[in-house]
Amino acid sequence: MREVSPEQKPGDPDASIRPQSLDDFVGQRQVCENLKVFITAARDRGDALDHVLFHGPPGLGKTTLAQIMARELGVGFRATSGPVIQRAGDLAALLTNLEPRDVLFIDEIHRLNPAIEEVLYPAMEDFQLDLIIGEGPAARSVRIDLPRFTLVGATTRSGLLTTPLRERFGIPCRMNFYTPDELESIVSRGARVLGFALTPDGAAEVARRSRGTPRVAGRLLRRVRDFAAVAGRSPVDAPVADAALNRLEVDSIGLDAMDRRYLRMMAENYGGGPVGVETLAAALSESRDTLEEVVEPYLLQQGLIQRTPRGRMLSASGFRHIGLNPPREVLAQLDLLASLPEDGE
Ligand SMILES: Nc1ncnc2c1ncn2[C@@H]1O[C@H](COP(=O)(O)OP(=O)(O)OP(=O)(O)O)[C@@H](O)[C@H]1O
Ligand SMILES: [Mg+2]
Repeated sequence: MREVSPEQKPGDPDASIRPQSLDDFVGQRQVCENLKVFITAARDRGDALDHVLFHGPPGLGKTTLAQIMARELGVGFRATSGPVIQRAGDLAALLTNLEPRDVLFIDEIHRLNPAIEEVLYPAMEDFQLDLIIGEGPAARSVRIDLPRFTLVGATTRSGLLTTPLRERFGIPCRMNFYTPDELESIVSRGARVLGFALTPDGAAEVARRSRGTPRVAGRLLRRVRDFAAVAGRSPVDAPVADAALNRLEVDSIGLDAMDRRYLRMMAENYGGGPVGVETLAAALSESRDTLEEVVEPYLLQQGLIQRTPRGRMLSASGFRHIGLNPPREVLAQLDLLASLPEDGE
């Protein structure tokens, strides 16, 4: 059993298969190689690493990488999240308790309250905190010097960050979906850590159906292990994994019931689009945020849907994936829209 370090939440089911060093961390090659250089340079200078921003869809390893960075820097790790910091005092308490060069991790940083963001600017730039103490005529402002620290921000929606905040991160890192090969090695390693036998083709099957996402891979791996254990099947090979994943309603390219509901809604109720995200969210009884942050990025990456200036459209392969033939007028419109610039967020 590997050691579980203190910053990991007890009961976090992923904790045991979380990689502990940059060398253990599979994928995100470019991000990791750059970080390795910056971490080594900062450590050799004895200085704090510049502030880092991770952005990308959920479950790709932002929190994991932040923890690894602190470990590789040999410094402390404090974690919080945007919506948790309610008052400037909360942030001040966090910042003043940091040791020099510590990593402060703020998850969901796009959800920081604007008044708190203002406090963060001088802290990030000049390592100073300007606080107003007291109220009314008795109020006075005090300036506190902070240790030099590294802020690591994580967000699923970098488009929602204010420009001044985004610009204060010296090292922006975009996290991408993992390739099936990368996921296969994550899954194989996960099975070893969990202590069950998984054949290479079994690992490939789980990997292919993990939505390009290590968190999904970890979850599917545990469910496959459960099905196989109850069925008394060992080692777990591709047919066993396939049967388990079918029971979980995860299809051949990793789409789940929600993804397929989205695609069918577009095809059957909106003729393939274009349809606005608000309309889709209402029709599916899902929040717009969930669609934009969780559901759509993978469908876009797989080319099943397209974002156009007039809304979302189902692509030809999107229609085919749910067993329909794309109508001719939809194909014509896709060609036309593909030539126009993409809409923003
Ligand atoms: N490169 C990797 N190699 C192996 N396992 C990984 C890797 N990246 C992530 N994981 C696993 O996937 C899980 C999810 O990672 P993590 O919590 O870091 O994602 P996240 O990007 O912070 O997600 P969220 O945006 O939802 O907070 C972790 O438990 C970890 O075990
Ligand atoms: Mg996270």
